[in-house]
Amino acid sequence: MQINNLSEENSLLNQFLKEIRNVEIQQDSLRFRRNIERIGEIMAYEISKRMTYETENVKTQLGVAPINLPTEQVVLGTILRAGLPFHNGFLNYFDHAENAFVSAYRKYKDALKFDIFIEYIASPSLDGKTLIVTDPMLATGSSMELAVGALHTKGKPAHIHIATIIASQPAIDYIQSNLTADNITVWTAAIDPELNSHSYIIPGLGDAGDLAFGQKL
Ligand SMILES: O=P(O)(O)OC[C@H]1O[C@H](OP(=O)(O)OP(=O)(O)O)[C@H](O)[C@@H]1O
Ligand SMILES: O=c1cc[nH]c(=O)[nH]1
Ligand SMILES: [Mg+2]
Repeated sequence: MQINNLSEENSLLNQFLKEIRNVEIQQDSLRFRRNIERIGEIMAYEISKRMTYETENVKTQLGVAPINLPTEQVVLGTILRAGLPFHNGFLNYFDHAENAFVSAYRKYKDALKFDIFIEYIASPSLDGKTLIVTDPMLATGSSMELAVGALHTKGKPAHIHIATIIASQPAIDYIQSNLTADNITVWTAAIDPELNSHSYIIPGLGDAGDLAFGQKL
């Protein structure tokens, strides 16, 4: 499995990453959502460079210009809630894509232990398509593993891109051991070293869903 960590190369993405991590700036939820969306736009562009292309001719007012265009049929899948602004960023660029939505939430048994529940899935057929599953946080990696499993009930994609913003190193290890198909590529903007006892990413950014949409009961 190939892991692409975009912060290994310096780019403007680091400015947006700084703002979603910063404990003061991140309190502006409009800016938080927009920064997540902007990172989605950048990541969509990076992923597009790895796709297959075919040359088409475009008729201008004065002649014909050849242009290479992506041929892959893209489905953008996201994990509710925190995935929504990230998904939107991808959709701004892959504007012809189909869309899939999966719900996943942590149901706490006590202060530390939780199970992850998937209750909702809305997806087109994925057979032969390029599936990009977006979620800004890969903490333990379990929500992503379950979401990819749930999406597999809707067909067999030709390729799966897992796109995240902050992944923990334990989540990267977990995904590598539990999603072993050879057609999966991971994209992240940062890999943080560890999780705390509540399985939050350290240093991470806090709770992405709450910062984007407010606290839930
Ligand atoms: O890798 P994991 O340990 O599974 O954790 C990551 C999950 O946690 C967050 O969602 P959360 O459960 O907070 O739901 P929310 O988006 O509704 O806030 C995040 O968006 C991931 O889906
Ligand atoms: O660090 C984490 C872990 C799970 N969900 C988040 O939003 N952040
Ligand atoms: Mg949350």
